[in-house]
Amino acid sequence: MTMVATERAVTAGGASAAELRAEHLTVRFQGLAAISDVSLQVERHQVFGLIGPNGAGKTTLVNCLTGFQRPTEGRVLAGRTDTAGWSPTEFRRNGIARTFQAGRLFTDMTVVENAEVTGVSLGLSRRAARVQAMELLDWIGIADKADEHASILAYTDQRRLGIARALMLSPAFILLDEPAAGMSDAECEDLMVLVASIPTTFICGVLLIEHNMRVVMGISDRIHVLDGGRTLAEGTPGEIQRHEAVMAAYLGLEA
Ligand SMILES: Nc1ncnc2c1ncn2[C@@H]1O[C@H](COP(=O)(O)OP(=O)(O)OP(=O)(O)O)[C@@H](O)[C@H]1O
Repeated sequence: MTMVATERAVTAGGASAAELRAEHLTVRFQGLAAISDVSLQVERHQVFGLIGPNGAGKTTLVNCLTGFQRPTEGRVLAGRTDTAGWSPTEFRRNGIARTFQAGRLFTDMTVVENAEVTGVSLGLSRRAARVQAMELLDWIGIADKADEHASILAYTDQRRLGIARALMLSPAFILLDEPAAGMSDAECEDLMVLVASIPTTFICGVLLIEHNMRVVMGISDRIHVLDGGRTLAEGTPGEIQRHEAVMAAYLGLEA
């Protein structure tokens, strides 16, 4: 896999930023702040956990970091480059990939075509895209379903395919919005072993939104906690677990 990852890094070209940074981001919807003055930095060798109760602003923040939402205030930097005005496609071309809570798959295509089409749209030949797509399906454990229609995939496999697709063309960062939602404990454990390996296998930083505290504490290098759109805390898993305000925000959620 290391050799394959290196080859991809060469083809990816633009995916070279060492960090993805949010600086003082605020997003208001009709005057209501979904996030307020949030700053964080994801590094390329890290799994960076983003947690917070429902409605805390996690998806809004990820939308800003991938071009799906323009911040009302603040800015997003890819390395030293200000991303102001970039479309989602420009984020993708510059090595910032994401998955969605709902799969957003092409249901009239096969599983492998779903991954392949991302590679082709970003400039790979069909053949090269097929090779990468198959490698990624194999890595994430659904290669045996490559020729099935995406529409008949189990929900949990749709989520796996979403990750494989986002990893096409070796992004520098991948933002995963609740990748294990709906999975059993065993499936979740298996997926998280893979997610934890992404920084070293693909030289790709991971921002992980995940509600399962055990998982997020287990694989994150750093964790940022949002509550009501504001930063409540940031630190190592150990620091977050000892943080009184964080534990108070979660009281009852993990019972
Ligand atoms: N397009 C929008 N228009 C208006 N309000 C929005 C919009 N998107 C999000 N919000 C509001 O912004 C706040 C933050 O929502 P967001 O989805 O970012 O939270 P979240 O932490 O991802 O929640 P969850 O864990 O439930 O997915 C919520 O109050 C939500 O209702």
